[in-house]
Amino acid sequence: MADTAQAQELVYLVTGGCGFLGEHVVRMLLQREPRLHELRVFDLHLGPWLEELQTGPVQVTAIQGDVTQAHEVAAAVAGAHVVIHTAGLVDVFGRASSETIHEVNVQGTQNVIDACVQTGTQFLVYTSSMEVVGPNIKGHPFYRGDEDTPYEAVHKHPYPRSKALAEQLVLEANGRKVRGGRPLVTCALRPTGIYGEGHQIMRDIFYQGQRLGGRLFRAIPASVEHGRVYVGNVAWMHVLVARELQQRGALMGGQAYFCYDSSPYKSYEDFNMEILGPCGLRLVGTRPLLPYWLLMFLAVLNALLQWLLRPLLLYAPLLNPYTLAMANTTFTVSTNKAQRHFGYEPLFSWEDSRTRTIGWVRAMDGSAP
Ligand SMILES: NC(=O)c1ccc[n+]([C@@H]2O[C@H](COP(=O)([O-])OP(=O)(O)OC[C@H]3O[C@@H](n4cnc5c(N)ncnc54)[C@H](O)[C@@H]3O)[C@@H](O)[C@H]2O)c1
Ligand SMILES: C[C@@H](CO)CCC[C@@H](C)[C@H]1CC[C@H]2[C@@H]3[C@H](O)C=C4C[C@@H](O)CC[C@]4(C)[C@H]3CC[C@]12C
Repeated sequence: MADTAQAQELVYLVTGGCGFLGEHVVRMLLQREPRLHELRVFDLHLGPWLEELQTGPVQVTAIQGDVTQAHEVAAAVAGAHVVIHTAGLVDVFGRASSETIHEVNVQGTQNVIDACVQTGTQFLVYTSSMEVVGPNIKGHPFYRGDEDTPYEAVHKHPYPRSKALAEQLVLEANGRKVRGGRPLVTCALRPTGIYGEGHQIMRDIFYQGQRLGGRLFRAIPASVEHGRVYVGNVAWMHVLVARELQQRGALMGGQAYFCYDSSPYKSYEDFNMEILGPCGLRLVGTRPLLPYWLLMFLAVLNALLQWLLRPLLLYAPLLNPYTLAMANTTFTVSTNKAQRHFGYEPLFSWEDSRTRTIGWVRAMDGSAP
């Protein structure tokens, strides 16, 4: 818990604070932000675990609300010094309509910016995504790139398009005068694929492997590198950025930073096996068992089935043309911008990150739905 010897005066708001990343940000703030007086956790769905946080020295205020409702956002933001906006609709599987994704990710972000301006909140950290850059639909590799690497960003899918628009809104709002006359200071963090305790897709793949008798079948060439970053390090980066933005606004305001750590560069499937292997799963094949054209055929078939079945049920498998293209396109980051600008070093080594995630997966063993 926070060191109570320091003055506890700050009020933070975390939107989406009950999500996978949001929960880690909330817990990290309570452990590593000694100046915290009140922590507001805003989410559409509040988690029962918030109850156990009420006993510490920081006042934790749970707010059930919707970022698409401007008045709810303004009420939650009023009086906060810092907003960490992680709430978002993360959907690359066709569960939600493109209108809903836009409404939550773009209009929701605009509402957060407007609320900061109206109520006088000066610091805003936005959880963006690697997908504001790529991979693009042309399959161009982004190999160990940084924030300045030229890349043809082409956003056709609603989710990356919404994240790119929202990031642009946040970065362009830097410098706007908030109530009281001070400038708004904003920045954006761009995680690559986050993994760690609570990661829904890792959970789904683990259960899928168990149903298949402890096996997964290779579908992606081992040579395709996919960027991954541990959730604890992403959360730590949010805490640090929020703190340093208050001191180094001139340097950091309006900037975007990739989230990175020492997680190894591997294909999506080989990386998952670093975690799922010690949990009893095996990846069958050294090369993809099916040719790419057949996988693409299956992905298109899934998309067609999704469309046909929509009036009756929601069919949203992992494999669709967009996820197949993502998994098949190299996208990895190598940068030290966060270290240069605000002294970021990962809090968790790769060994720690892996051990923690393995522990979480093992605890699920036997509880498959
Ligand atoms: N998971 C990843 O690999 C990844 C990678 C890069 C960026 N991101 C970004 O990180 C953020 C968090 O993602 P996550 O993986 O934790 O997803 P998540 O779905 O676990 O968390 C999102 C949270 O936002 C909340 N939310 C959704 N709509 C809302 C609304 N209308 N009003 C209020 N709250 C709402 C959800 O209830 C949920 O608790 C998102 O902005 C996402 O785009 C995620
Ligand atoms: C073809 C399958 C055979 O095993 C593998 C499909 C894997 C896909 C489901 C995932 C491959 C890449 C993932 C995405 C990536 O890690 C980055 C993301 C950015 C973030 O903002 C949201 C999550 C995601 C889109 C993530 C989703 C799952 C993949 C597409």
